[in-house]
Amino acid sequence: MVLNVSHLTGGYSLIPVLKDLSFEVQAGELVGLIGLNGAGKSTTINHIIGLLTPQAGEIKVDNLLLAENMQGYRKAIAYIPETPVLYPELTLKEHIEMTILAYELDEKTAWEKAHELLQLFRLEERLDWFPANFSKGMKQKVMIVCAFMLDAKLYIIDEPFVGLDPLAIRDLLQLIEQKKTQGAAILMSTHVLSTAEQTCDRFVMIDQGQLKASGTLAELQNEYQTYGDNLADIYLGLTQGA
Ligand SMILES: Nc1ncnc2c1ncn2[C@@H]1O[C@H](COP(=O)(O)OP(=O)(O)OP(=O)(O)O)[C@@H](O)[C@H]1O
Repeated sequence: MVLNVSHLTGGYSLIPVLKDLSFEVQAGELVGLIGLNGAGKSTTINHIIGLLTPQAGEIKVDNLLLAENMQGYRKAIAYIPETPVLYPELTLKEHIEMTILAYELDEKTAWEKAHELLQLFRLEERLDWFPANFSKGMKQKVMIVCAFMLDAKLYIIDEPFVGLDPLAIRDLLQLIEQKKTQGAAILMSTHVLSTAEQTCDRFVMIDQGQLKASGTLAELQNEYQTYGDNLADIYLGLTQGA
């Protein structure tokens, strides 16, 4: 098990946003984290990446607890946020160098991977550019390059499909597939349920901070056939009692 969220209760203050949330992501698996606005997806992710501390329950990544092995836990995770977070004073090249330093990567191997990714996302000629000169999608691509240079055990990708062009979406999905084949676990939060339905192996559906359902599309279709066949109908049925 690469990610194990167990009875997680937590949020931003003493009033919990997440209530007794449990789910897992295994090696080689892409799991879609599905929920309406405000359901608690980002809060869940913020707990997993260690920005928030659980009020109850625990989170293990690669069998490590953040409190017991902060460095090991953090190094096991590659995170691509919904809104790109780049340093305005660093060039693209310096962002890559910083990733190499932070994750203690072998410089030669890491740069080889970086060049492949930069080429894929057509950023090869922009190594000396600063974030201020990048479009939103280009900033997202920089985050993708820095994350996919790593050999992380767990990839957390927050809403990747908004802001990327169709070519970049296709390339990202191929990268995800490669990482899965190499044994990485991937948790992806998205509202684009048609793409999630086609690409994810399993789904974790949350509503008001609680787990509503989880399983493969076939399992969900089987269990909630009264709501419909596709992921969107099932989710809406589950949350609104259609
Ligand atoms: N920084 C914060 N401080 C206090 N409450 C917050 C904060 N961020 C989010 N919340 C609350 O936590 C709840 C869950 O929000 P969260 O951002 O996790 O939802 P989400 O599922 O990611 O939504 P969206 O699809 O809109 O991104 C909401 O009620 C929200 O108001």
